[in-house]
Amino acid sequence: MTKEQFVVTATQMRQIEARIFTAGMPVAALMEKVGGLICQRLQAIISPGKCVGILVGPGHNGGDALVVARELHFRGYQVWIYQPFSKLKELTSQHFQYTQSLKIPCYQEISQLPSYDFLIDGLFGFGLEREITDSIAAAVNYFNNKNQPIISIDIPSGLHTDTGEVLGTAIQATYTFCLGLWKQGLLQEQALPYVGKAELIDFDIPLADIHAVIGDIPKIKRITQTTALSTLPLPRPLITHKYKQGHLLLICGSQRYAGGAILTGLGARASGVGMLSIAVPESLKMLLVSQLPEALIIGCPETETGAIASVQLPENIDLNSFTAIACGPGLTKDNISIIPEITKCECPLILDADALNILAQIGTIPTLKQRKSATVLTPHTGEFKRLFPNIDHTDRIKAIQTAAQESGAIVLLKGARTAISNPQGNVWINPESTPALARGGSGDVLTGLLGGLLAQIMNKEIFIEDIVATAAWWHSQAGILAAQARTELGVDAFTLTQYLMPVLKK
Ligand SMILES: NC(=O)C1=CN([C@@H]2O[C@H](COP(=O)(O)OP(=O)(O)OC[C@H]3O[C@@H](n4cnc5c(N)ncnc54)[C@H](O)[C@@H]3O)[C@@H](O)[C@H]2O)[C@@H](O)CC1
Ligand SMILES: Nc1ncnc2c1ncn2[C@@H]1O[C@H](COP(=O)(O)OP(=O)(O)O)[C@@H](O)[C@H]1O
Ligand SMILES: [K+]
Repeated sequence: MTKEQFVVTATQMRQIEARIFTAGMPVAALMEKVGGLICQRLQAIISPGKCVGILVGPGHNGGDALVVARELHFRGYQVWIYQPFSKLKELTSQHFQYTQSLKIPCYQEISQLPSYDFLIDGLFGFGLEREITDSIAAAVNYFNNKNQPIISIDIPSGLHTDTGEVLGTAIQATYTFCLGLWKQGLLQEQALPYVGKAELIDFDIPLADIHAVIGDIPKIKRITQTTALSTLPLPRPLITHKYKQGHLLLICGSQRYAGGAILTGLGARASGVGMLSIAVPESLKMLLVSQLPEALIIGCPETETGAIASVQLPENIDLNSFTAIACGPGLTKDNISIIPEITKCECPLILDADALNILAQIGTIPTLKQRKSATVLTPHTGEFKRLFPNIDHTDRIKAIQTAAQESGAIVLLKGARTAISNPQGNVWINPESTPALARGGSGDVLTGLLGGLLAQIMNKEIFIEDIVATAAWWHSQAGILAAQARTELGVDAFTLTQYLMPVLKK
């Protein structure tokens, strides 16, 4: 595993840090090293001579900031310090004293502060233990309103290190330099407006210390390009045939939502799945054939309202003929009987969109535990709340862990920071995406893509959860690539499907 994959809580980081110090690394030496690394990165961002304000807190986050202040001062930047605290930790206090002997200007009142080009936020790191209040809260709000770039050390001050919640108020950073290991809070959706562009400053924490604290197999992992690409493209033997490369059945679409079926089909197409079958209401059959000529389109009997009345498969085929089934996009809730039928299948099953809404309506979540094969639920926040009304979703990571455990399913919670949990509580977080994807139909593309990938992994030594994570990564990378080429406004769901292949070619 690479350092980029690990995710830690404040408690775990403290334990890892304690091991390093106990082993003999002097605290001051580590702070010096970290400060130096931060400084190197800053010099790449801030041109020489610029004016840099440094916000210094009472703990070691403030200590880091003071090392940075001293180094930038010697490198020719115009530096000032804002340090409003009466009591500093010992090491922080020593660094502060030295900056004062260097005559670096220091202020305690925001009304006295000079102007600046950049701000370094070293108020609080993972030691924040309660809400920011009073004059410090006022200062944080003052700096946020200045609209000058802010670089946060470790985590934007005011964010809860684990949940990403705002404790009182928080710095809205332009960049966050996370120290050593990714803090869980930075990967939580609610932290997003505060984090800016986040990067990891690796200060060489020994792997043995990380594993000693978080275990051999970490509970929470960040999805990276390396992990995703390790399962992509799915390797194909030279001698094979279409049915050996997976057979996916999509059950989707209605007269009301015909496009959902097409988009799901196009997502599946990009996965390279060997054989694609799509069950749609009979009246949609020709439309689907014209859009996806390679797929076997199964026209099903319809309800009066144009939804699938029952999944009628061709002769000699039943639900167990497929290596994966994905059901839901564009389905409508007109025929709820379809879901209990489908969940009986013995292959991996993805339930999305209206399949989830039906599941919530008929209360069949507990029955999923009896399924012989994996179930993947892919709700967005609204669907999640309907499915699991009793789960508090303030901490999305905890929420999906509970949901996965309760349902026995793999739960992929969609959003700006899509997160996945399996029933054992192992979590994968997709750390990069684009709001360009917040658009009707882009979830349908994900369902098709995921279905196609899942269908192909039988007899391969790939865990289902890893391929679910890969699908989330691939989908959002396609969105990012499409947004780069076409702006954030140019990523309609059909266009998104066109950018899936280029992600892999890149
Ligand atoms: N993880 C590591 O191994 C390293 C951590 N370092 C830095 O150390 C930081 C953690 O240092 P600390 O544990 O000293 O914690 P912090 O610097 O985050 O802050 C803790 C201090 O703030 C006070 N405090 C907490 N909440 C407050 C509030 N709402 N209002 C006012 N005061 C409040 C506490 O009483 C304590 O004095 C990291 O974030 C990082 O910047 C680096 O120095 C080097 C290596
Ligand atoms: N703000 C955002 N940033 C990044 N990705 C987003 C954002 N909002 C939505 N997405 C992604 O877009 C997709 C939307 O899916 P969904 O809500 O099911 O839409 P639909 O049902 O219209 O297809 C999901 O993959 C989700 O993760
Ligand atoms: K900070």
